[in-house]
Amino acid sequence: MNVACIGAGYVGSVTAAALAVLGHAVTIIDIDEMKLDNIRNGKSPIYEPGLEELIRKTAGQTLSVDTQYESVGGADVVFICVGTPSKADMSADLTFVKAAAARIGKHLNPERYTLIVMKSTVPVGTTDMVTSILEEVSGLQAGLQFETVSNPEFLREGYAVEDVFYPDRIVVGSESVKAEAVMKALYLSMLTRDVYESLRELLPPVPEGRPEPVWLRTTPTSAELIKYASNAFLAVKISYINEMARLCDRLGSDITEVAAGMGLDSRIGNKFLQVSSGWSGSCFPKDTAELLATARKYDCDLQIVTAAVRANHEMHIYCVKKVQSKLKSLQGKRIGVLGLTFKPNTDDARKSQAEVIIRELCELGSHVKAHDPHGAAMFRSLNPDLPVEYCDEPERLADKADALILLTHWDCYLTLDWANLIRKMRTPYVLDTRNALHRDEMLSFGYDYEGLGI
Ligand SMILES: NC(=O)c1ccc[n+]([C@@H]2O[C@H](COP(=O)([O-])OP(=O)(O)OC[C@H]3O[C@@H](n4cnc5c(N)ncnc54)[C@H](O)[C@@H]3O)[C@@H](O)[C@H]2O)c1
Ligand SMILES: O=c1ccn([C@@H]2O[C@H](COP(=O)(O)OP(=O)(O)O[C@H]3O[C@H](CO)[C@@H](O)[C@H](O)[C@H]3O)[C@@H](O)[C@H]2O)c(=O)[nH]1
Repeated sequence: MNVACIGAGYVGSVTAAALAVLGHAVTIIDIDEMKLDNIRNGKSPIYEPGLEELIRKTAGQTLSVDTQYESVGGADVVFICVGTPSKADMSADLTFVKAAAARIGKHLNPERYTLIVMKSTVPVGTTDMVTSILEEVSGLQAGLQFETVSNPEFLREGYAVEDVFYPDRIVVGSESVKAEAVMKALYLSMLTRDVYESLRELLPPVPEGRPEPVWLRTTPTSAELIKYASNAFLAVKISYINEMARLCDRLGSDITEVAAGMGLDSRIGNKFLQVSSGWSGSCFPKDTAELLATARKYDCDLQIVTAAVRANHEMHIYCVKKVQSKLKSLQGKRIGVLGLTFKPNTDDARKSQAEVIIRELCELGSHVKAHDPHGAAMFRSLNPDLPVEYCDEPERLADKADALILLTHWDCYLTLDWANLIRKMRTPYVLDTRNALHRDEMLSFGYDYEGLGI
């Protein structure tokens, strides 16, 4: 099929590259020339494991780029994958979606049927709003020359390639039988995995225990809400385990054992029970905020999501307080922060926990040095006001440090030469917010080591 993908970010570039590998003729359209130049040259516009290989294989063949939306006219399917960040009032900002819809509308071809797919995470009713924009701009009638569907994306950064080829479910929000049939044809290879064997070199292996995806057709509004309800549920789950970790700190019990015991109940499951300084990133914070904004608009009080958001902020601050109580005061203290991205294996530093935690440390008078293997540049550009000393080598953070805080459990931090690093520190305190280092080993090296809830 001919596919146009609007947006070359974390969702658009992976979706487009995956479809191109599966043999569709895909054009990525973005307003960011630099991202398109990268793709044109076979390079990934973002740091995402496995993506560059897909782009290198397809660039100039089944994968092309465009800034002008010309390819919309020849497309069977057009994906909208632009950003939906938070506005000042914390509801979703649909500026990019509306702009993309207006430009698609200008290029819709009256001679053919085009399916416009809403992949961005958007509030309930947005797919219908896009239909209206398309009708107004193109002068065409929805249901005849074009239709829209909601098809939310559930990929995780760092595992995006795996998640796109092996999704748990494909949700298609549409009342139209024709639109559903087009979507099924487009996703056929992902549903059956029929050609995966021939692409073995490029594709990640089937994740253990992940069966072929479930195809779920719903109304557009249900599809839109499934996305927000899923993200908020996962956020609640993490807030819950983090709250239990705080209780374990008081009780002197071990959250690792508690989480393992809980996770053995198949109704609970063992995923998303990993303790942290709080969930963060480019999705959970904005999506929980938008869900609450929607609920407010409809006069509905979502107490659990509200509590999860509040508990999450408190978890960030709890980590700072742990360091503060250990060092007595943070005034003038030298703190090293390991990890600026919201989780490992991504360069995405949008709304990462590091932002809140470092800001608080600085406000309390600390001098902060920080390192991240892939996310320092983005973190720095998003937080130009933070007086952080960025280091290229993580070892430099230990120089005369009063404390090291492990925020993101990148592999390179787990394999640091911890036995020798301690000699550089002024006081050997380590707060491991992911419980990712070996406690007994750290204690044997002489560290004053703390995790969360252990
Ligand atoms: N990042 C994730 O892990 C993830 C996962 C699932 C869903 N989502 C959702 O998908 C959407 C995209 O997220 P993302 O992280 O890929 O965003 P992103 O910011 O990484 O990428 C968006 C891209 O859209 C481009 N763009 C903006 N306006 C445009 C326009 N008018 N025409 C063409 N291009 C335009 C931007 O230049 C940018 O490259 C959001 O709604 C997000 O909530 C994200
Ligand atoms: O047990 C856990 C799991 C995650 N996290 C944190 O939670 C945040 C989000 O993690 P994750 O969900 O892995 O990352 P995302 O890439 O933001 O993916 C989420 O957000 C995407 C965008 O909407 C969705 O598509 C995905 O399904 C959803 O998992 C990060 O700060 C993680 O460190 C924890 O603290 N403990």
